[in-house]
Amino acid sequence: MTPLYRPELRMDGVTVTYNNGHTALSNASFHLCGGTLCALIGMNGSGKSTLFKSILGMVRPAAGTVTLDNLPVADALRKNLIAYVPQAEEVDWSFPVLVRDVVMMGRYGAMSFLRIPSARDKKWVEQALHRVGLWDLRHRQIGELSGGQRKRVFLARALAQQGRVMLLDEPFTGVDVQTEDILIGLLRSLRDQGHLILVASHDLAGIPEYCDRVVMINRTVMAAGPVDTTFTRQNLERVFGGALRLGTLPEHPPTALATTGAGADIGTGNADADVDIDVDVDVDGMKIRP
Ligand SMILES: Nc1ncnc2c1ncn2[C@@H]1O[C@H](COP(=O)(O)OP(=O)(O)OP(=O)(O)O)[C@@H](O)[C@H]1O
Repeated sequence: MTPLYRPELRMDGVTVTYNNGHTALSNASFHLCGGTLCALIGMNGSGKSTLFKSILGMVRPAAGTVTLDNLPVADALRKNLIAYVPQAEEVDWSFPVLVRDVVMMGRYGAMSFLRIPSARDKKWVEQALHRVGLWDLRHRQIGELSGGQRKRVFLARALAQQGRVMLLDEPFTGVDVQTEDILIGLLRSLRDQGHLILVASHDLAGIPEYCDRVVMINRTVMAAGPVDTTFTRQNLERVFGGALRLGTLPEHPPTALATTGAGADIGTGNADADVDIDVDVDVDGMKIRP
């Protein structure tokens, strides 16, 4: 049997400064391999979207590199290896386009400039729509969908793209529990097929259940590693900065912060980043106050 291809994503010392002089990420580093479902967590404004944008080539780092399989990430983007599911706010839902056509956009990178879908493109789109349960709504305008259905359209677009790395920005915001379960089930099965899934999320409560690893950021990568050793009270306090009531999370500092093993992640950078705390998360068993 052919071994699964497992992409290897590496961010090394990335600093991003926007035109207004604001440094949103400073010396951020981590390393992730395929077959992983990883949460990217941090407060509002901590740099999660900026980190995604630097992987997607949408911002140019002032320093540092992002590579996939040891090649500059631009190569991987040209080969459509990286799929992106944006935050709902980034999409113009009034744009007159059908669900099916949005999902077909995932195939554009594989088409010629005339963008005439092949039978294979149509097959991927059909499969993706079935996988997210939107086949029956394929002829609907995207503006006529519910919040949960909207999330699923963009997940279907990413599935149709057949990218091996998938970046999802807040995929569970505003979706009901049933939709969240469907999305998590899908992400798990992609992980099991060797994909690398990185999910930016504010929803800390679900992370220990559905993720293998976590990258915690606050203008830099403050901690990264397996969930059971990294998603700890101490690290959450360092990253979120406020008073935490975290139920049964492990007390002791994770060794993963200081050590790396095969396929392990490396968290580095400024732990003293000065960030405006504008988050007030209140989720089952956890309360985080600035
Ligand atoms: N285009 C931009 N120009 C200037 N500053 C920006 C720009 N985009 C983001 N920022 C700033 O960079 C910081 C990081 O923003 P980013 O969107 O990456 O955070 P985030 O963690 O994704 O936040 P949220 O959880 O609210 O989505 C913020 O202080 C933000 O105001």
